Amino acid sequence: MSAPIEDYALLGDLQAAALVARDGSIDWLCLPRFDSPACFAALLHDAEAGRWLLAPTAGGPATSRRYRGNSLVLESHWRTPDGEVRVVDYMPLRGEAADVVRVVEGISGRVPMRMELRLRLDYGSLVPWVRREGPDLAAVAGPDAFWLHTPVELRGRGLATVAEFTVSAGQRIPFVLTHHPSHLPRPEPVDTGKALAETAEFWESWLSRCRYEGRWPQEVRRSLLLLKALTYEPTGGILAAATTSLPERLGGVRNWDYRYCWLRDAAFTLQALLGTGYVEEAAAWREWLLRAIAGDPSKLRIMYGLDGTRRLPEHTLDWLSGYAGSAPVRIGNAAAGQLQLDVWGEVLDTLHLARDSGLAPYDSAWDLQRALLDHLEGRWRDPDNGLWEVRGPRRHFVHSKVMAWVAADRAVHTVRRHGLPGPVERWRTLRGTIHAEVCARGYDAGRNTFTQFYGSRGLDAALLLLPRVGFLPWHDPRIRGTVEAVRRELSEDGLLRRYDPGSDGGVDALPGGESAFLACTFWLADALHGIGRAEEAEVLFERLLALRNDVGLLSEQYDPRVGRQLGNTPQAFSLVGLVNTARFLSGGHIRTGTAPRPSAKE
Ligand SMILES: OC[C@H]1O[C@H](O[C@H]2O[C@H](CO)[C@@H](O)[C@H](O)[C@H]2O)[C@H](O)[C@@H](O)[C@@H]1O
Repeated sequence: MSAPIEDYALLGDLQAAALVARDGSIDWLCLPRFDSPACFAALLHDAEAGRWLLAPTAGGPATSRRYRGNSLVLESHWRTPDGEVRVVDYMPLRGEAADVVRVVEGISGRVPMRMELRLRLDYGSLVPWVRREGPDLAAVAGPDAFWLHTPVELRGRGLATVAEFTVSAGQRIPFVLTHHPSHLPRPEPVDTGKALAETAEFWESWLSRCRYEGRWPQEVRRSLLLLKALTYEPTGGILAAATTSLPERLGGVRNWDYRYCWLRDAAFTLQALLGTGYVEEAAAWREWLLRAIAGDPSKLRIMYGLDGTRRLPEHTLDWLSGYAGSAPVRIGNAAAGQLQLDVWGEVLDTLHLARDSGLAPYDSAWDLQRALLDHLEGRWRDPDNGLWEVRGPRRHFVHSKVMAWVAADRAVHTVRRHGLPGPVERWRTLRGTIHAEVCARGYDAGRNTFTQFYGSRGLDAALLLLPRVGFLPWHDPRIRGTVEAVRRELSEDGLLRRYDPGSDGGVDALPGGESAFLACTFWLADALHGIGRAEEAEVLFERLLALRNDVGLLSEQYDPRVGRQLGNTPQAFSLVGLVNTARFLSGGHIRTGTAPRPSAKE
């Protein structure tokens, strides 16, 4: 039986991430990178697909958990009939190798403990060769080698390594799992005391740069830390989420791999980071972007691998039964080959915001923006797959066209404000043409709402973004009408779905449904605030905050019928939504903390 998604806490070292359940089991870990094959995949099957349990023998969930201060050092605390014990879990920042450190700390009494390490490489399909080297355990399979280092006596049982021991008050018992390429010699074992101090200090110091001063400081800080943990430090790439194939509905087939860098999701993340003072991250992402999309702008992909890899072929892993039986489990993502026109607008908007937020100009960045806009100028009239990556026929999605308008608008603004060279009159005309077409073909006057695509009956939560990007002001009656219609037609128990998969004869060509989309529900709170319904916005925001798990994680979706988080976790989209709404409702600007909104009249 799978643990609820909200049972998981995240560990990370800016190159990989682990998910730890409340019962002390690490059920998800991919090494050496976020997108490597998992060595623990119990999350998507059962213990046989690999996991690492460290908990009181009595079992059961931790009595309480928390992250230490502003860090990703996790403390799980059990109160048992024999006494109290704490397990401290963290991943030290990457040195020579990747490590996961688990330290058992006795608080009171004498608590019997149990450890079970079940390494299964290649997503649960491969049992490594295991041997003892002195007191340590070595495991090898193909390119991967692991070491388990601990003072506790280890034994083999079945195809797992186990230990049974007792921890007394004041005792500290470390377990260190180290991964390294199997052709290289064993790295030096990590010094757990020093690594703990350095890891905690790194996260604290990163967070000390946060400039958010609004009403929800703890919630915003924790979300920012989790967003930072989704950054692949060696390249500056930003992931959409740390997992693959957590289902959008229990038992459903809408299970996708999110361990890649979507330009859209990264742009949203950057907007949240820029708005809270993190300009350096924008610089690193700009470098990543310039490398990833270097070459012909017509070859822009909507997502890339962590290092800019273009092809992410989608496969199913048929030996895994899926989270709570939700199959298939997929790796790779076929959406990588789609046309999603909004991505041009999101990239250009983010580079524009970065410049306005004080990021030092960079000539080739402006050359790139011009080339992207030139290409978009010739393509914006094409139908596309839209920001929701529908797998049905391409359509003229209103949000995609509006983001093409954004691309032209930001280019005009940049020339005016920063004096950069460009055919500003041509871009102004382009902007006006797109605006007029969207208002004529994407707006249904009879229902007083913009529509999902030209001529559609369906609506789309992404329409809530129109006033945010400056396409029309909040007070425009068409915007008020759209906010009301979207809320009325797409709400599920007060939370918002992205769209109705059944409308217009099935827009996404996928079977089954999905749950409420958390990012869209944050957009609804913003929209209510924007149209002057501040109290309703705040009630909705507080409800969303209450959906976070005990350590602040939010996945992609939430099913109010079963009261559970669903979809990949932690998801950048949702965390970005939280940060931006907290800023907006605290009186900040919805787009950045620093830049004035460009005016459509410029
Ligand atoms: O709805 C079908 C699509 O679902 C996934 O896409 C969603 O996640 C992306 C990453 O967060 C996000 O950028 C996109 O807007 C979402 O719709 C999946 O990745 C797609 O393959 C799938 O077609």
